[in-house]
Amino acid sequence: MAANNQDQQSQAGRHQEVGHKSLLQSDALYQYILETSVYPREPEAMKELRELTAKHPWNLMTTSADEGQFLNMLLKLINAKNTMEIGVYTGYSLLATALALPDNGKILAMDINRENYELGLPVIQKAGVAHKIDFKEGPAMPVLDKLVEDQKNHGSYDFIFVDADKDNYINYHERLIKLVKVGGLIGYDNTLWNGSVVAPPDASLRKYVRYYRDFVLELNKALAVDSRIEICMLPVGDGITLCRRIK
Ligand SMILES: C[S@@+](CC[C@H](N)C(=O)[O-])C[C@H]1O[C@@H](n2cnc3c(N)ncnc32)[C@H](O)[C@@H]1O
Repeated sequence: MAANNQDQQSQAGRHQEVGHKSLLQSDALYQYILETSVYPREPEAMKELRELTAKHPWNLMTTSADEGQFLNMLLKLINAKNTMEIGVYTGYSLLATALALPDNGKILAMDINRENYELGLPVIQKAGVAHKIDFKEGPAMPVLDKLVEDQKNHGSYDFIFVDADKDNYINYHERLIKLVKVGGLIGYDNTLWNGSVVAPPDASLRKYVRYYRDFVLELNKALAVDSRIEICMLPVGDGITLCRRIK
């Protein structure tokens, strides 16, 4: 047990050094996944957006290509039509979603920063999927509160992807659980938070990693005991927890 703990702690330490967002044990293995099954199948528009985003100073925020592929497949598997995304940045996960939805599919996309969204928008437009997106600039919470006020929005979303301010996920959850349909999915991103969820208290974490860590830990605990959902935490990207509403 102690050895296991030590292992976990040293692994958490090691991941602080890893530049990419994968939680896998070796860079080579992650590269293998990307080169063997992700990049060869990545739609041209997603490749263009990924390369454009790589030049942006905040590029570490972007959803990884393997997670984009996962989201795209998941949305097709559940036949998603009406979706929501909180946290757009330049739009990589948004494009993965838009490409997966049918032509009359919808994405309510929210971000406090329009400029970054507009950086990726020409690529999304060129891909012919911009008409599926309703982008709202500003904090997500007031938009969610407004949606919740109107009973007709309850249970109307097939899929909701949350990739924004981690200190609010737990507050978003109480709103989103009403908005997602029974049988629908909410995906919370970064639930392994750079591996820091198992870092020892004295670990030297980057400031923002340390700040959000406790919120992520609190969310993970809350989701694990929430009887309204079934959950599955996947070590894809920085960790994504899928919540399937069951009541
Ligand atoms: C990790 S990035 C999103 C990455 C994006 N999903 C992608 O595929 O590139 C987080 C985003 O959340 C946005 N954000 C932060 N606080 C927010 C809030 N209160 N409401 C909406 N968006 C917010 C940030 O502006 C940032 O663009």
